[in-house]
Amino acid sequence: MNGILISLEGPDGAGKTTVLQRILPELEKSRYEVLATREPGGVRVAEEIRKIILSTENTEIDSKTELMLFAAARRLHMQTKMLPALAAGKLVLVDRFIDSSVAYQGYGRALGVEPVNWLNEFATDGLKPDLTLYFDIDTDIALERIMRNRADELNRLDLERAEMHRKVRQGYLEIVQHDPERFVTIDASQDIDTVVADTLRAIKKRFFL
Ligand SMILES: Nc1ncnc2c1ncn2[C@@H]1O[C@H](COP(=O)(O)OP(=O)(O)O)[C@@H](O)[C@H]1O
Ligand SMILES: Cc1cn([C@H]2C[C@H](O)[C@@H](COP(=O)(O)OP(=O)(O)O)O2)c(=O)[nH]c1=O
Repeated sequence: MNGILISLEGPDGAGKTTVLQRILPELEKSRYEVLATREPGGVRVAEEIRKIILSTENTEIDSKTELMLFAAARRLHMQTKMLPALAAGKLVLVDRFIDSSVAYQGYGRALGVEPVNWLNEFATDGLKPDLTLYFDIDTDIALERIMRNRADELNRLDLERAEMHRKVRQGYLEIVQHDPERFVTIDASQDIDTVVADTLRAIKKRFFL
């Protein structure tokens, strides 16, 4: 496997999806063929699982069920899309990956880090990103962005109480602290042009693009 795997992580509303779209044209100028994808989803059946997980109607999904649905979607997406792209030498950018489960289900849902790490390992056979960009933002600013800009498309997790979102951010901060080599923290509260520039700089520096 000689491609590069970069994951984008952070609380809802941090700006990951917006930044990803903005950096793609620049990365496509590099020597790498680029694949941008997302979790949960990225391939047909995983997108079906995504709909089940995120539907605001599915209130009976408990935390453990939710964790395992994310893991199932992750494995399928990895096996059928990410690994072939990495084997072909591509630069793969994934909007959320293993750390989202640790932050949201491990910390946010309080299932604990250990079972989530174990399930991640089982689902991915231990695949880890070469670099993880963590978009850090104050919970209130992130929630305000979502309410201001995306209020008409809120999903089941967006609707969780602010308390859960605070735990998610705290979780991310702890995850980053435990694995400083893999992570670069981006200050996502800055204006979008600055966030995009910081992100590109971090990627180019790490991989000499
Ligand atoms: N740096 C920024 N400053 C202000 N608003 C932003 C910034 N980045 C993204 N947004 C807006 O905030 C909302 C959430 O961004 P999004 O990219 O969907 O975040 P995420 O994918 O991390 O949940 C979007 O409406 C987007 O236009
Ligand atoms: C991949 C993954 C996502 N999630 C959550 C994070 C988001 O709230 C939601 C995905 O919805 P999405 O709309 O893609 O959120 P965002 O634009 O913020 O990335 O699923 C988990 O709780 N666990 C996971 O393992």
